[in-house]
Amino acid sequence: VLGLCGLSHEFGSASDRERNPWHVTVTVIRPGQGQERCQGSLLSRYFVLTAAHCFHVDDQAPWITVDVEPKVQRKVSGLFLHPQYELGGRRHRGVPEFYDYDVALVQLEEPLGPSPTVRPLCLPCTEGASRALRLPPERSNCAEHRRLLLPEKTLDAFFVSPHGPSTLQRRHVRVKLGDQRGPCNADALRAPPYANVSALDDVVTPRFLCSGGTEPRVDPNACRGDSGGPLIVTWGQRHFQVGVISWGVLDVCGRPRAPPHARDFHINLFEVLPWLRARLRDEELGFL
Ligand SMILES: CO[C@H]1CCN(Cc2c(C)cc(C)c3[nH]ccc23)[C@H](CO)C1
Repeated sequence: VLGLCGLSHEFGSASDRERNPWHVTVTVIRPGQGQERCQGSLLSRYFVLTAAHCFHVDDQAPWITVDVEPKVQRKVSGLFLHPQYELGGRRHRGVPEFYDYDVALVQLEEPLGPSPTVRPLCLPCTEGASRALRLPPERSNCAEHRRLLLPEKTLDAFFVSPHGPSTLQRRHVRVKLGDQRGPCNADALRAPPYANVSALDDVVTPRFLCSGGTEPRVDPNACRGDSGGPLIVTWGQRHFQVGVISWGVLDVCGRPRAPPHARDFHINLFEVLPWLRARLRDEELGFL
């Protein structure tokens, strides 16, 4: 077994990798078509979770590499996009890009970790997450994980942005749940490409978590290059992945003050568990 998920070294002199040992970068180099870069997270020895929109439907595993540490590049043996992901699926409804189910699993050729700089994040609804939450057997179930990690009220979380070739910066955001969920979701239609969309439900589905904006404090925004990275909740000394960075209303990267309607949308992992369970079945994660 992989040992302890979601454990990181937080002491002062810890390196960025020791603080975020699950963080990976996924690169797709399409022959003759340039390259694409996304972020991702290590969930087990063989699997990385990222966003489906980082790939094209005809991308091949040999075109993909996973950078675990600056000089450690790993080959990929498999690519699994969520079966319900279809970027062009709602064009007929005026939605040029539809990000529902925007998640993908990348399988590594060789297993990874664990080491002080390579370790998986805790995936909710697994035995490892129950241990990390220190739950007694009678409370070791998926509903309890969701109640603890994703309560229906504004939630402190963070994502990680690569800041230069070998530095990772944590960006603390608040996921707007409960009564702040509606106003956060509503700003989705402020995205210029969604100007002609008639119903909010055509763009924002139950799979999304919403962050960003300026209330109760200014949240940093995810850049396009942050796509696929994990949205992380901390419980004690352990870290849990609750979302995958999918899309944002405005590409405000680097701009100092984003407008209040600059929101970011993340795929809620509790909403794609059947797919995760099926694909990660042989990874000994002990799904509940
Ligand atoms: C259909 O277009 C709308 C949705 C996609 N947005 C692009 C985008 C993606 C793809 C991913 C992440 C992480 C982003 N963070 C900020 C913008 C942004 C554009 C705006 O640029 C608006």
